[in-house]
Amino acid sequence: MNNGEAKSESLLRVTEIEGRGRSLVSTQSLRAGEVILRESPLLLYSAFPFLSSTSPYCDHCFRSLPSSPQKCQSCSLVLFCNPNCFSSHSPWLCESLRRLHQSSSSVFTNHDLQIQARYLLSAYNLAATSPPNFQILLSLQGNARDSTSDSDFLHTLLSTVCPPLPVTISPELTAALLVKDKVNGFGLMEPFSVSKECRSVRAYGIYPKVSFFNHDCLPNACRFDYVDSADIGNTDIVIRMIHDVPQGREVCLSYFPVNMRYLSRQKRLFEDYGFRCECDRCKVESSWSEGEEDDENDVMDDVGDGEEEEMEEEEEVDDEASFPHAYFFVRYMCEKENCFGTLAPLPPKSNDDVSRVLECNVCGSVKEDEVGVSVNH
Ligand SMILES: C[S@@+](CC[C@H](N)C(=O)[O-])C[C@H]1O[C@@H](n2cnc3c(N)ncnc32)[C@H](O)[C@@H]1O
Repeated sequence: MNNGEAKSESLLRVTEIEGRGRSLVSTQSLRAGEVILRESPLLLYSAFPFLSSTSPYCDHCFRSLPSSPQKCQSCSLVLFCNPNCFSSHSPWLCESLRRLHQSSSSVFTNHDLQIQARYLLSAYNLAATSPPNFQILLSLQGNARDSTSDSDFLHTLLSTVCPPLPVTISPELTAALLVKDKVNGFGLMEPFSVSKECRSVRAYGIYPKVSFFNHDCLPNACRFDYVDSADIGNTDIVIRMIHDVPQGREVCLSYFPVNMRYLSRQKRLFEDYGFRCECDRCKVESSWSEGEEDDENDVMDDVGDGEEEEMEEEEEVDDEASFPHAYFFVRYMCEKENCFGTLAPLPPKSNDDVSRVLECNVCGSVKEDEVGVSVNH
């Protein structure tokens, strides 16, 4: 694996772009498949509600647990795959979980709140164990404009239960921390299965440099993770170029599956990330949106085989000029049922090589690139 973290210092620079905040721009031309960043998480937390279900994943490395996992006897809420992972369990977090378990298991039944509490405990734990990393978390995008009732509830609950911290956690700080997670958090997914329409998240992580990537509905890079790999750094996130870009171009990810429809994308970006997207694709698709259902899970049909799909495409898009990004769907969207992943070439083996094998960032399947020509978009 390329050492993307070291390389990223020279491949990307952080720059402020009006209306977009901090943005990552290429300092040299970047090639299809190139790993431009590899980063370890600042914090990671389980996506399982800890008071009402048992996670099948190790609470440190998030690989599947062995048949005899190691349970923390003190808080009795976390399981680890081996003593090494267990050693990461901090005394502050253990004591907080133990007290939370004792005090609130009967009243604290809402799953989403339990997961948010997991995140807040991980964030507070960072303040206890690594103040510099807590400062990095605080420097990421996301401010508490209005604290919600959930945020107030969680703040009151946790501040009553948790042992003291080296910093004062105000209700506003708790609210800001929750927004930072919403805006910057990445899900590490459970293994892909064709039979499951929705792939569940096993853990959420915050990656500080990756948090500087802005969104584009036609991204030029995408993220990969390899949580089940036996290698060290299995929870790292890897950002790889989908296609070539010239020097000076902003590198963007899509914050969700690329085939979501226009209105759903706009709604999600506004509600979760606080902006209206004005990317090239949105400019084109804003004129298609009449009659489109405003459904959060609404995704475009794959552009490909199938009479129904072609009919729908004909209805909405009468010629190629009104669908200039068709190439993206044909070339870079995974064709596997229920996958909705994005394809990127495997990393080039040498300076002048571009792999003709594309890998899906969701199901991991690989396919030969039928177009096979590297172009600047
Ligand atoms: C993960 S952060 C990206 C880095 C961020 N720009 C910063 O200054 O830290 C997500 C936030 O960036 C901004 N953003 C991302 N993509 C954008 C876009 N296409 N247009 C405008 N703002 C965008 C929004 O404020 C969003 O909540």
